[in-house]
Amino acid sequence: MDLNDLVVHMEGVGVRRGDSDLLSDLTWSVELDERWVVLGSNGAGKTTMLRLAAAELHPTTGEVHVLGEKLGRTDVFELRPRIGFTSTALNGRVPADETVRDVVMSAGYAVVGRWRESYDQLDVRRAGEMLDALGVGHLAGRQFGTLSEGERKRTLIARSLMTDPEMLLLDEPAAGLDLGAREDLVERLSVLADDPDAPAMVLVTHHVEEIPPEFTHVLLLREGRMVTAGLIDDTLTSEALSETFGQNLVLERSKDRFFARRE
Ligand SMILES: Nc1ncnc2c1ncn2[C@@H]1O[C@H](COP(=O)(O)OP(=O)(O)OP(=O)(O)O)[C@@H](O)[C@H]1O
Repeated sequence: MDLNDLVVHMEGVGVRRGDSDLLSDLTWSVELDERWVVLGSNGAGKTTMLRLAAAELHPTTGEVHVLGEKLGRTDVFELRPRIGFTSTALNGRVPADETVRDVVMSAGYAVVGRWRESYDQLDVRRAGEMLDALGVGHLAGRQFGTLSEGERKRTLIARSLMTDPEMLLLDEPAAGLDLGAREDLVERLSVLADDPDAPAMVLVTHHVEEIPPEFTHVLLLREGRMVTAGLIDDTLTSEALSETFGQNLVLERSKDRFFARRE
């Protein structure tokens, strides 16, 4: 396959910091219509992997291609607006008194070349559409600091979609949510994943319960190395999960959701 057709392509990638290998010999590709889940325990290297895909980090060894551009040979500042990236770290950087609408719209300010006035009107409309899609349109006028954790997460996902990215990267979007908020988010992400116009997606999580039904692929990571990767239906098994988390786990499937427990 032509590398230009791949949203992400990593070839023999390693990331080293001091004496530690955060990632080793990782080869992985994402196509435009794929929705990936990356699973692994604390410290497995999931966030490091996502930051490579977000063009926020360069590999120590190997090659990373993002949206057809090779990292190290491209201007990452031109690449980043084409990528939607949301993580808990971003949550803490948003000023509490900013309105929800502004939080979403400000993602678009990196997109230049439109006449200011029409730009604003278009942005207001698009921000509203993105918030509606995530079920938080009614909160557009509220201050971000007054939102619940689940509402904040959904606002930040709406923000990451604002620039119409070609790839959406979600780092533990359901962390810290209560059961209802988690279920709600999983459902929203499933609807988004099912939309043929939605960007390619990569979702990082520790929990199989958080895999949205419409996601297609899974990559399992342990101590910086890939355990296995492929279609969820073929790849996500009790054995693979046990190897990834280093304990005997039983994976159960109920309709289109997964559950795991120790044997
Ligand atoms: N700059 C650094 N120097 C040394 N070690 C680092 C550095 N950055 C990250 N690490 C280590 O690399 C490992 C992988 O980190 P990473 O954040 O990618 O893991 P993760 O799978 O996302 O973990 P978690 O699920 O806990 O968020 C961790 O052990 C972390 O402590």
